[in-house]
Amino acid sequence: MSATTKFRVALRGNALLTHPRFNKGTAFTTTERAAFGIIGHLPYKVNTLDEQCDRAYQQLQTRETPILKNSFLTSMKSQNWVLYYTLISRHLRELIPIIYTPTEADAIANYSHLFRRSEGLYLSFPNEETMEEEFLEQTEGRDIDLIVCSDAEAILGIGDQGVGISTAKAAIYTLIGGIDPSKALSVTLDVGTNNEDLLKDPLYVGWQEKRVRGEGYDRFVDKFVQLVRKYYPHSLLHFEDFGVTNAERLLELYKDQHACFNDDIQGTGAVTLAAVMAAIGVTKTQLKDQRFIVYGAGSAGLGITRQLRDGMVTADNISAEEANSKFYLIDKHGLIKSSLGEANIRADLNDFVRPDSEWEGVADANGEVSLLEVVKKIKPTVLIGCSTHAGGFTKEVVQVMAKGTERPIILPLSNPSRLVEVDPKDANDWTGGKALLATGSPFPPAKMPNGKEYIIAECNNALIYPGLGFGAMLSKSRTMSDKMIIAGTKRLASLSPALEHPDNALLPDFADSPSVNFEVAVAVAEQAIEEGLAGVDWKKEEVREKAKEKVWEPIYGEYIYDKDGEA
Ligand SMILES: NC(=O)C1=CN([C@@H]2O[C@H](COP(=O)(O)OP(=O)(O)OC[C@H]3O[C@@H](n4cnc5c(N)ncnc54)[C@H](O)[C@@H]3O)[C@@H](O)[C@H]2O)C=CC1
Ligand SMILES: CC(=O)C(=O)O
Ligand SMILES: [Mg+2]
Repeated sequence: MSATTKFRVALRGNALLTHPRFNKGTAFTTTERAAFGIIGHLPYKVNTLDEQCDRAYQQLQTRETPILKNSFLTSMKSQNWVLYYTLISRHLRELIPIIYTPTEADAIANYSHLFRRSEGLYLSFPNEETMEEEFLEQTEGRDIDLIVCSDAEAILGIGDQGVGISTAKAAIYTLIGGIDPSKALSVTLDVGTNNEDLLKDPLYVGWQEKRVRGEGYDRFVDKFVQLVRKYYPHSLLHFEDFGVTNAERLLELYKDQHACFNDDIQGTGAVTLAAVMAAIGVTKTQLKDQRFIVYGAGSAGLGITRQLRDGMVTADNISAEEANSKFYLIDKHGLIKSSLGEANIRADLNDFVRPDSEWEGVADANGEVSLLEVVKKIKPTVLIGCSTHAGGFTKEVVQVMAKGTERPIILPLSNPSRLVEVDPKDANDWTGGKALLATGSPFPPAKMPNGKEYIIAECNNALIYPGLGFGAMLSKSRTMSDKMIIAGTKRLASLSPALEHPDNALLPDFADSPSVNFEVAVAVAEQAIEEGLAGVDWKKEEVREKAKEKVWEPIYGEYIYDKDGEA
């Protein structure tokens, strides 16, 4: 969209001023005010978008805490999309932590108490019968490219919240990925909650019953997915923060039917592979030379392990079996090894179960092997945390690791910040500045022994999923293939500042995330065309230009009243 884009709009008066897509507030021109019957609805002065941004930023600064800023911005999003996205784009590094992790975790945990206005589509289990009507009510006549859904069972690291997250993830798609917000739909699949606090809370706004499991859950989710397939066959369906028992299962079930993407599995896997590729560029080693510990074998742990494994098979030309042997997964019962038994090992982890014979004499009285023991024995080169266990990487763990490898690669990825497995400042200090670090939420730089600042890269799936999604949507791909994800990952890794100097951050700064994700999108769409998966008839060489045309920018267009126009 450009400044001269003209829109034929059918809304008048309050209907126009309360529509976040079309509302310009005091930026409506005098001609528009007359044409849309809003002269008397607005104070006299016509403001520019710059002036509106300055005012909004000043107002934001009067909100003293991150959660108050988050509420202010949430309200602004429901009033005026152009202003909201412009304001945040101008202060990206400052405001992403407000609308995303870590602050969004608190906003979601307090969703029912902060609730002012609904956003997106709420599909609640008791209304299953009328799901199609509700879906159509919200979507009819809309051209939707992206659907972000969540059943909110495993929100960030804060567990079951009943409702939340999909709106924040959708906003990131627009901010960083350039997706037109009018083409995105965020969906809450409310199947109850097992969070006892929410079940007791008189203000809870969701369906206040225990989570539906089994056949009823599958039927409900399937009904939703089939509606997506029926009405928006070319859309991308993004799954976010589903519980570990459903995340991988649903992806497997639907990935061949529709372009589906599980962010916690695939997005996290991709961004972590990019961070590790950057780190081994510093250590001048290959993926197959690494010994990986993945601490927390849930959705993110599985996705990271598989993506690293697949990356290794492709880059280093070794067998999947050999690549699998480089991984040591640790969960609540310690190392995932055969004697834990089927009850404690999900089937999707089977490739990575260590044989008990390796651990004779190391296990404790319960037969469990702790993180520290694994670190001592295998001398890992890479330690990844996605456990939600705050402080799980103790000083001893980090220091023992640092004895066994010259530049320990330590990625404590749990969100929000308070759940990080180790504060990167501590990991830096305990290793004398040798650790190569990245975290899931933003952290301040650490000090290297030479006095230089070491920028802690934010290894968060938001650095890549908007680009992966945009690439899939742009190319109208029928599926999000593994090769498309690898192509995006390699492009991200190629943009790592650490390639220029080993003391630089492992991944690009979030302030650069829009251009980084644009590059990712181009790589993904090119790959979709190469694989014959794209639903467009252009050539790879045209992708960049097509992508530029498709990027949504928050700019006010010029409105012309037309009773048959958009509404
Ligand atoms: N940086 C990023 O981009 C991302 C970060 N994450 C973070 O990773 C964490 C996990 O997320 P999911 O995998 O979606 O959750 P999940 O619930 O699927 O997995 C967590 C796993 O950690 C295990 N765990 C819990 N306590 C543990 C302990 N003391 N020791 C070892 N394992 C333990 C659980 O049993 C579970 O298997 C969350 O904090 C989430 O915010 C998730 C996705 C992306
Ligand atoms: C970043 C993200 O997806 C998570 O923490 O769950
Ligand atoms: Mg997530």
